[in-house]
Formats: sequence, structure tokens, C-alpha cells
Amino acid sequence: MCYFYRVKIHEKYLLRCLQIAGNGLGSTAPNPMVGAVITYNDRIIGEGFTSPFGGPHAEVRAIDSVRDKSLLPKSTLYVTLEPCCHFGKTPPCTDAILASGIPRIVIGLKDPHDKVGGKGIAVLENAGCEVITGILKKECREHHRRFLTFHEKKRPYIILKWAQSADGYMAPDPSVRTARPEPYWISSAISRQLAHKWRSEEAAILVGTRTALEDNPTLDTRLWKGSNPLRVLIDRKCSVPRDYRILDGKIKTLVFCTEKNAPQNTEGILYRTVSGGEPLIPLLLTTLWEEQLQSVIVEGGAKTLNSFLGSGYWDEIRIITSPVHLKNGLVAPKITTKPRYDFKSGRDLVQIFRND
Ligand SMILES: NC(=O)C1=CN([C@@H]2O[C@H](COP(=O)(O)OP(=O)(O)OC[C@H]3O[C@@H](n4cnc5c(N)ncnc54)[C@H](OP(=O)(O)O)[C@@H]3O)[C@@H](O)[C@H]2O)C=CC1
Ligand SMILES: Nc1c(N[C@@H]2O[C@H](COP(=O)(O)O)[C@@H](O)[C@H]2O)[nH]c(=O)[nH]c1=O
Ligand SMILES: [Zn+2]
Repeated sequence: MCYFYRVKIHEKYLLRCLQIAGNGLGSTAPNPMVGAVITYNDRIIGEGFTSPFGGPHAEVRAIDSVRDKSLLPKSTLYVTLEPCCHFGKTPPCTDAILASGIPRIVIGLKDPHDKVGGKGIAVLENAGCEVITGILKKECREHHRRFLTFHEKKRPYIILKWAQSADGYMAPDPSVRTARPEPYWISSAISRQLAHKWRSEEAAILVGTRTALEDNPTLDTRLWKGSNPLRVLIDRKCSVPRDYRILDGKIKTLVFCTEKNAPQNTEGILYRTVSGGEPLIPLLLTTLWEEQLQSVIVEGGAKTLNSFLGSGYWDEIRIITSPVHLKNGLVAPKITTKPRYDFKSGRDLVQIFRND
């Protein structure tokens, strides 16, 4: 069979791997959301994606799903990321692959994890398997971008998100707001549901001090089915009252404050001290990395978003623009690059920007 035709076949099945791998979004971390497909005679005979953390990995689920196991020694395994070769919560996937007798493995990307990093490929090759790598590399990098950023840059993947009016404001003039702290909704109900879906896909959600004080936000996923991200609050002086929702302890919350203001940790609320003098963002990101948080969605306010933008610490921006005009208020951050893509969410326009 000609080389190019074979590459096309490999691409076709790796695309299917990527399609099913997305089912793991928001549930597999700290494991990557891998997709695996097994083919025999150009026909899919098994499929699997990574289980929620602690459960079997994609390769093992794909092998388990094959009805006629006698076909395995004549089949090909496709997988978006190099199979693991170390014991975590589950045994190495390379053991399961070798035990199954699968002779050919097509891998999208080498795993940057310290414990893998090419060792999985070496184990398979040393056992006599044919290993083909580098197919659909760009697409696999895109799919595994949270996991790759976490391991390669030693920080979480950062998404900046905000809603703005058609004339570029994130909040109206304070005179328009209620005395009680609560969010001022600019985006439509359907976009707010979308924002909760986005929250469910990330490991952490972060807001600045004034947002916590002025909105008293919950920062959960109540409008979507999925897990709540860990909440992160920047509050150097510990000025947010203890009876505010973000400090209710119902969702694990990290509060960044200066040492002299740090109260005792309580169940669900963990204080992380930062020195007053140093730039906060790099310290904060290192702490999130140490906490094994692979992604964070920053939901404002303007000052917080601008501090991420200004220091270059962002990977993705999601702006929801409503057709409503506020005329004045809190100015939203300004982006000079072009969006990667956009779409309508009800009456709102959603724009997605990327930092690469
Ligand atoms: N439309 C939308 O999508 C959203 C709108 N909002 C609105 O935005 C408003 C709040 O925004 P804004 O006033 O800009 O305030 P922020 O919520 O961004 O909080 C700013 C404060 O947080 C602390 N902080 C943030 N980043 C850093 C940093 N890098 N280093 C040190 N401290 C930091 C500082 O507190 P300190 O100086 O006290 O130490 C700073 O003054 C609210 O009215 C809210 O309703 C909020 C979120 C989303
Ligand atoms: N105003 C505004 C947003 N505001 C963000 O949502 C937070 C409130 O979250 P919750 O308390 O969980 O409902 C708020 O503090 C701010 O971070 N989000 C949007 O999608 N659209 C909007 O118009
Ligand atoms: Zn594995």
C-alpha cells in the first residue's frame, strides 16, 4: 500500500480518536483525556476514551471493548497520546497492549509527562511492536492543550473570559447597580448557560477582589451538568466578608492573601500567602501547578483580566458581546489580535482568541 494512502488511513482513525476523546473533558484530570480506536482490516472493532480519574485509561477500555479478542494480534491501535508505562491509579497501558498482542500502534503525540516522555514508545518497540508517531500532531496538540501546557510550561492552561456590552463595558456605572452585591448581567440567559458549561470543563475558576465584593458570586456549574471547578480568589487584604458565597466552603476554594492577613484554613477554604512585593500572577500560577490544576478560567474583573493580559499569561480569551449599550461604566480589556473564530449564542456574539 502506498505511503500517502496509509497516512490518510491513520489520520482517519486518529480523527475518530480525537472525536471520542472529548468525552473526557473536565473529568479525567490530572490524567489526559485520551481517545483510542482499534481497527482490523480497515474496520473499527474497539473504542475507548479515558475514564473519570482513577478508572481505566482509553487504551485499556478500547481493548476491553473488542468482542473477538482473537483479532487483536492482527489489528492496529490508534491513540492520541503515547501510552503510559508507569503505575498510577491503574497499571501501565503498555502492559495491557503487549498482553493483547496488538502488533501496530499509531500514536498522535509523545507524552511530555516526566514519567512517560518516550518511555512508553520504547517499551512497545523493544517488545517488537511497530510504532508509528507524529500523525495529526497539530490536531492532537490542540486537543491535549491543557495537559501539554501544564507539563511543558509548569502552569495551568489559562482562559480569560468576560462579557461586555456592544460599546465595550464590563459593568455599568455603580449608580445603576443595586445596593446588594450581585452580578450585573450583560450576556443573555443562553450565554450564561454556556459559561457554566465552560466552567465545568476547567479545573479552576478565578476572580479578583472587587468582583467578589461587588458580585458576591457563586462560581459553580448550577446551569450545566458537570463538576464544579475549584474556586480561586485574589484577596490580598482578606477584605471579602466571611459570609460571602465564595467563602461558604461548599466548593474547595484557594484564597491568595498576604501573610499578615492570612486566617486559619478551614474545611474547604485554603489560604495561600504571597509576599506583598512580588508580582502575584507568576506565584499564583506556580501554586495552581503545585495543586495539580491543569487549567483555570479567569472570570474577571477588568483589573484582574488586564493583569493576566499585561503579563502575557494567557492561552485563550473568550469574549461574549451583547448587543446592549451601557454608554459608560467599567471598560472591558482591549484585544488587538483577530479572533480565531466566532459564533452566535442567542443574541450575543462569542469570540475566541488564541495566544499562538
Ligand atoms: N462582565 C463580566 O464578565 C464581569 C464583570 N465584572 C465586574 O467587574 C467589576 C470588578 O472589576 P474590577 O473593579 O476591575 O476589579 P477586580 O475584580 O479585577 O479586582 C481587582 C482587585 O483584585 C486584586 N488583584 C487582581 N489582580 C491582581 C494582581 N495581579 N496582583 C495583585 N492584586 C490583584 C487587587 O486588589 P487589591 O488592590 O485590593 O489588593 C485589585 O484591586 C465588578 O463590578 C463586576 O461586576 C466582573 C467579572 C466579570
Ligand atoms: N456579568 C456577567 C458575568 N459575570 C461573571 O459571573 C460571575 C457570577 O457568577 P455566579 O454567581 O456563579 O452566577 C461574576 O462574578 C462574574 O465573574 N458573566 C457572564 O457570563 N455574563 C455577564 O453578564
Ligand atoms: Zn495509560
